Amino acid sequence: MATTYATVTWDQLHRDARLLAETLIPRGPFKGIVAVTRGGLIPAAIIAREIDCRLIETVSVVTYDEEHQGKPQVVKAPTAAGDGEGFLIIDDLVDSGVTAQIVRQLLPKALFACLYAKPSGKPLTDMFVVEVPQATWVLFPWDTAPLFIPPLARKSETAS
Ligand SMILES: O=P(O)(O)OC[C@H]1O[C@H](OP(=O)(O)OP(=O)(O)O)[C@H](O)[C@@H]1O
Ligand SMILES: Nc1nc2[nH]cnc2c(=O)[nH]1
Ligand SMILES: [Mg+2]
Repeated sequence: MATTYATVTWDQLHRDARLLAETLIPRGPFKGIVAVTRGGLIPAAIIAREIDCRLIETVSVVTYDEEHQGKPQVVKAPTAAGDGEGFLIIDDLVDSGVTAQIVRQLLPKALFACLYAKPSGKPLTDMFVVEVPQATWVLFPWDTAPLFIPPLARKSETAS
């Protein structure tokens, strides 16, 4: 199936993170947040501000690493979060669900929330904001840059 792209702007990301924070408030208070690096760092910072949480731990899982023959590696464990009781895990998105599955195994008592969820990863989340089709690649603001596009009237000039 052909890949399509969904571009998320900074404004949209901020709005979606605030929406998630709103739904998280009744599930708290939380002892702390575990941000899944790197994609979960900015969503976690926005949510931490909204829910007034100052304790932030991180976990890092490398899933697509040829050196380790595709076997996921936990390169930073979320030690300060114990078994996850009272903690909130934040990532930007779930796709296959592999990252979420590993993080949940490390923190079985934590709540897992993310901004965007594809169908395969959706069952691994407790909460998300927007569902995205499996074949759609989400382009985050940190993945993209504004690009000059020539005016339509000059298109034939540039093509020739
Ligand atoms: O559900 P999955 O198939 O595991 O994919 C989801 C994960 O993939 C991306 O992280 P990535 O591993 O690309 O690293 P990054 O956050 O450092 O960019 C994204 O930030 C999620 O953490
Ligand atoms: N940026 C980005 N990273 C991913 N990692 C797994 N799926 C995705 C996706 O859709 N977008
Ligand atoms: Mg990630």
